[in-house]
Amino acid sequence: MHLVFDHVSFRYGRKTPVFNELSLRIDARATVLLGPNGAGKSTLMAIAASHLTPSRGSVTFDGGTAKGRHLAAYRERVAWIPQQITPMPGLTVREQVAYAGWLKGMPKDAAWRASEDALRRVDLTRLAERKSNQVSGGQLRRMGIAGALTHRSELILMDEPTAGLDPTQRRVFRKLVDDLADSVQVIVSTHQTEDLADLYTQVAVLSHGEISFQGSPADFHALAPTATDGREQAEAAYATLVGREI
Ligand SMILES: Nc1ncnc2c1ncn2[C@@H]1O[C@H](COP(=O)(O)OP(=O)(O)OP(=O)(O)O)[C@@H](O)[C@H]1O
Repeated sequence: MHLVFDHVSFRYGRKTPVFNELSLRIDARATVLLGPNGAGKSTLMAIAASHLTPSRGSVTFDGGTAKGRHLAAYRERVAWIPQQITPMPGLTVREQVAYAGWLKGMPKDAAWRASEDALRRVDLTRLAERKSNQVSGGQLRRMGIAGALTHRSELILMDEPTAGLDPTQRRVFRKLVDDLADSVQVIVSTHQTEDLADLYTQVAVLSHGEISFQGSPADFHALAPTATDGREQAEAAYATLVGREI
């Protein structure tokens, strides 16, 4: 499966362009999209989710375009977990998860049935009957992932899923991404090199709206000065690419 950005240009209103003819192909099971604040990660994820439309160029998933009459089919396959998940007033966690499946065209009872397994996979079963506006930020993001699993997305885009989480929750998330990558393609954006962990098979670095690196974690680490290792190595490689922006 591959997600392709082909000469994508985008700007917010009349502001300076965020992307000017950006091209990128992502076909690894688990990819981390690294970049400093303001590099354009969220914008790129929102374009991949077809939530934002490029002014020029195209986005395709396995050849299917995110445009016109193909849009609904594209959205069935590609799920987006934005930084802020909005709880729906009055709905329980399970209802909101099932609703996500229904929104993507599943029959109500099938979505309801699938939501049970999805909640189990993200370890939220015990909170299934709680109102979705009464759970934590990390739990909300897991609920968003459960929604994506309910309708069997093939690609899950997660925008800064570990932002604002404590170290324990961050570990829970990395484990979750690791498990997910066995069955779906995953792209995670972050500005934290510690999120690189060993579970990603591809690294892409976005800097000033351009891809400054794409390759394996080993190639990425090799950018670091030779004296560094472990987590420091990822940080040093990142610093080499984006310099003082960290
Ligand atoms: N709604 C918006 N209207 C105008 N400009 C925006 C909007 N959202 C983002 N931008 C600008 O677009 C650029 C890219 O922002 P984006 O949020 O995609 O970056 P990011 O890499 O996700 O940053 P962060 O790590 O801080 O979330 C920034 O210069 C930002 O100021």
